[in-house]
Amino acid sequence: MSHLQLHDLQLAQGGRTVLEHLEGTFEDGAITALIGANGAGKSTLIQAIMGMLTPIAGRIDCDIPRERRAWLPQELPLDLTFPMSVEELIMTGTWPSHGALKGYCGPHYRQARDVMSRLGISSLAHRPLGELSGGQRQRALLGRTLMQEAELLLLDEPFANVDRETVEVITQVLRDMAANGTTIIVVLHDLEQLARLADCVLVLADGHGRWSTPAELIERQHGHPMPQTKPILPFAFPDPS
Ligand SMILES: Nc1ncnc2c1ncn2[C@@H]1O[C@H](COP(=O)(O)OP(=O)(O)OP(=O)(O)O)[C@@H](O)[C@H]1O
Repeated sequence: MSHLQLHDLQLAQGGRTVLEHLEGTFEDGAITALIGANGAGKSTLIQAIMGMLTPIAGRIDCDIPRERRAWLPQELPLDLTFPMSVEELIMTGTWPSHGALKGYCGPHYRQARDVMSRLGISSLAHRPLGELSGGQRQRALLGRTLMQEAELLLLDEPFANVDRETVEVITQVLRDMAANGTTIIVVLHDLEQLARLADCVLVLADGHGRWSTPAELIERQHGHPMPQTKPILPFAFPDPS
């Protein structure tokens, strides 16, 4: 089953076509890695899927309501001088469906406690965001999407500048979300993380998209089935044929 499909999609930025003839089905509960060189159009596609950019041709079929779509950009969407605690940030995940002004009730606080426990940040509940490490902040931001009960989650380089333990925690949480049916699309550059996390891969290159699998990607990259070291995708490949 799929709640998200691309049909002959063409997207432009500033009047210039960035991607065209993009086709594909994002299976429910699958984690798709989105890869491509700088400027290949990864953010452009994410913006379109989030409904922030209108296609110039083709269409995106997505029957997941806006309030269940979450985006974790790489640039921190937060003013760290704003006096907000981890718990308060996580509670804002209720805003898209519950509204920002209604206040919270008991079940919201219980859910937030569960979310923080899953992410290993319970002891940070009352810590101001400005006092968190990069990894702690990333866990809190992911906690907000759990609170939102996102059915579609897009993440841009969630493992950039985070510690090893946070990588493990985020990987497990994303796997659990996928197992519960969430459609996950994640921009990745690290081949080892891609191999551990992704079920399929959408490669953007030269204005086109090509579907692949982690195994195929690794084989093409190395000429053998599994990576021996921790390679970073150089994006000299693959050709989109
Ligand atoms: N607001 C904009 N106006 C004009 N051109 C834009 C705009 N945003 C992006 N572009 C151009 O669109 C193309 C795709 O950009 P996009 O940000 O989608 O790439 P990306 O794959 O996400 O790159 P990166 O890995 O560097 O984040 C690039 O050539 C970029 O210069």
